[in-house]
Amino acid sequence: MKVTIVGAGNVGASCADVISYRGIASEVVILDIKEGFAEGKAMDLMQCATNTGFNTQISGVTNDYSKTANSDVVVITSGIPRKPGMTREELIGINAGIVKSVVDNVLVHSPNSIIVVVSNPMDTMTYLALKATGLPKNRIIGMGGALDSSRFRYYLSKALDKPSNDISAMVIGGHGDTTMIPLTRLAAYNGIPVSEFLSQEELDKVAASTMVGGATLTGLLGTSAWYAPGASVAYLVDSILNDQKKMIACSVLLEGEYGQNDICIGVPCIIGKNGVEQIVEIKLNDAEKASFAKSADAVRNMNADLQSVLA
Ligand SMILES: NC(=O)c1ccc[n+]([C@@H]2O[C@H](COP(=O)([O-])OP(=O)(O)OC[C@H]3O[C@@H](n4cnc5c(N)ncnc54)[C@H](O)[C@@H]3O)[C@@H](O)[C@H]2O)c1
Ligand SMILES: O=C(O)C[C@H](O)C(=O)O
Repeated sequence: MKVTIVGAGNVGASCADVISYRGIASEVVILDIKEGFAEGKAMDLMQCATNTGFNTQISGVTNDYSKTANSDVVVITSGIPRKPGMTREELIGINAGIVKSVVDNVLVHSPNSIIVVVSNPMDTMTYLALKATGLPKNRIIGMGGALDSSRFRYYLSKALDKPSNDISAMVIGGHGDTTMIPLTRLAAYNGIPVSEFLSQEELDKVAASTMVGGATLTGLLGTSAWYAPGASVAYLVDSILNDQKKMIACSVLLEGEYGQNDICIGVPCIIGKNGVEQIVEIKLNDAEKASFAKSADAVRNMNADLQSVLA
């Protein structure tokens, strides 16, 4: 199985690292526009093989899409990350042009690939990729919910003082500081609602920390995070390539689900060899429905800014 990662920066390289280390794909091609950069990242990663014991073949190329031919999955991590104090939405001006040119190039050589969009603002870039390519909605998947949900589980694990892997929890809605919806009502510690252990005030604090999880890291690191994003992309790619049918919150085109149309936004999806195999419609309570509608309005407003790049 072959995976191409466009953008050999922090997230792209971290994703290649996890994919190879965990043997998720037999071949990974990393492509970047910066001369020699992807080649260097690929060489450095391949020199891990003997000490970590993987067999994935990783290669790097400078803007040569012919080397990406016949990829099963293409991950788009090209584009600028935010700096402290910025929102993800502020990246649209530069990243929209990059994502549009990348999807056009990718499809020339891998017409049957499933595309995973990571570049921010991710929901808007996913919508752009879908509209620019005209691909069926199951083949364009925005990664954000997997990361936000893992951050939610991290903050719950800290509040509960229990291991993250004993906690199940999901974030839906937009991948933005104010648009994420951590579903605290449905979060559970080994099957028991977390509300049995945490007060409403503690749960609200966890939800608030989750929503600004990316901004917190950007403030600490000076650029946005990469280890958890890379691992979250690899988790999603694993479910596609190995047809695991995991339920993962992903940004996908809604056509009536959750009362929304013509936007890409995070909802629970079954992810398998065909990409998005099912959108799972869970029953939200009135407050969650209102939050989802508000989040969708904000995500929809951003799509209006794509007119010039889609023209
Ligand atoms: N969806 C998410 O959950 C999530 C998580 C983390 C980061 N991100 C986003 O992912 C993107 C990448 O973040 P990063 O930290 O890896 O940034 P980075 O700056 O480390 O890497 C980006 C890479 O893209 C390359 N690039 C730029 N234009 C290109 C083009 N036209 N073709 C090929 N490569 C090109 C750059 O040369 C650079 O190496 C950002 O937009 C960031 O906001 C999203
Ligand atoms: O915070 C960011 O800008 C990057 C990414 O979307 C994240 O959540 O880590």
